[in-house]
Amino acid sequence: MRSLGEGGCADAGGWSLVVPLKPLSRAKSRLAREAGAGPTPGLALAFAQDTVAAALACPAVRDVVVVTDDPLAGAELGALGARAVRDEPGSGLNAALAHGARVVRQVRPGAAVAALNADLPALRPTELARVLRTAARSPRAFLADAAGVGTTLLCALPGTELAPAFGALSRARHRDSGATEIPLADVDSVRRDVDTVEDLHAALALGVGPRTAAAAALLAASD
Ligand SMILES: Nc1nc2c(ncn2[C@@H]2O[C@H](COP(=O)(O)OP(=O)(O)OP(=O)(O)O)[C@@H](O)[C@H]2O)c(=O)[nH]1
Ligand SMILES: C=C(OP(=O)(O)O)C(=O)O
Repeated sequence: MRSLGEGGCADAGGWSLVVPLKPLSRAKSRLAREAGAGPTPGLALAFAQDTVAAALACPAVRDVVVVTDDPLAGAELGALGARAVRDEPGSGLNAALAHGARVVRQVRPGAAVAALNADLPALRPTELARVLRTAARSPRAFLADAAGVGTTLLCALPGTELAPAFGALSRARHRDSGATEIPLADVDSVRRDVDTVEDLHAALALGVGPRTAAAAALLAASD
């Protein structure tokens, strides 16, 4: 039985991660515009696959629920071992995350749940484990993104609502909502989300998963 590690909680079953993914045809629009490559569904899927594969390889993670309306993404991430659940149409990112957390807790009311961005292609299981161990010391905790304005991970122990407030300036929004900011250094792979070409170069410098490496090479070749 996997445990939550130090600062554990009633349910020592490990963390259930909720990963949101909008339809691939609409994903990573900022990156696509900058790259002048048009929609980049293959890159968005590769990011999500490498993120989910690394999360499932983390010993502190019990399971991953992907909330998506995209059938291809659902199938591909399901093939990695995630559970795919449909989005509530037109609900938006935070509603999707709250929906995923409800799905988890309908089955396991004592679950520790965490929202994880789907665009962390350099994610290291060891760094994610360190962040989750620290998160378990607070009822609700979050990790700021590399830019220092957003959020890549929001965690809630059993009995605590996830209350996601992702979106613009979400670091401040999560802090203002009472969540504890996780101050860890040397967990760059958990902070490195990819929304722009510059972000992608930074992730490549960290070292990305195999699917992102292949998709990024294709993008570079099309330049
Ligand atoms: N399931 C679900 N996921 C969403 C929704 N809106 C955004 N997301 C996901 O939440 C994360 C952050 O969303 P955004 O920054 O808006 O989208 P993005 O594809 O990362 O980037 P842009 O298109 O450049 O904004 C991404 O993983 C999205 O796929 C939604 O309504 N439902
Ligand atoms: C949704 C967020 O990030 P981004 O828009 O960069 O994906 C966020 O940081 O809350």
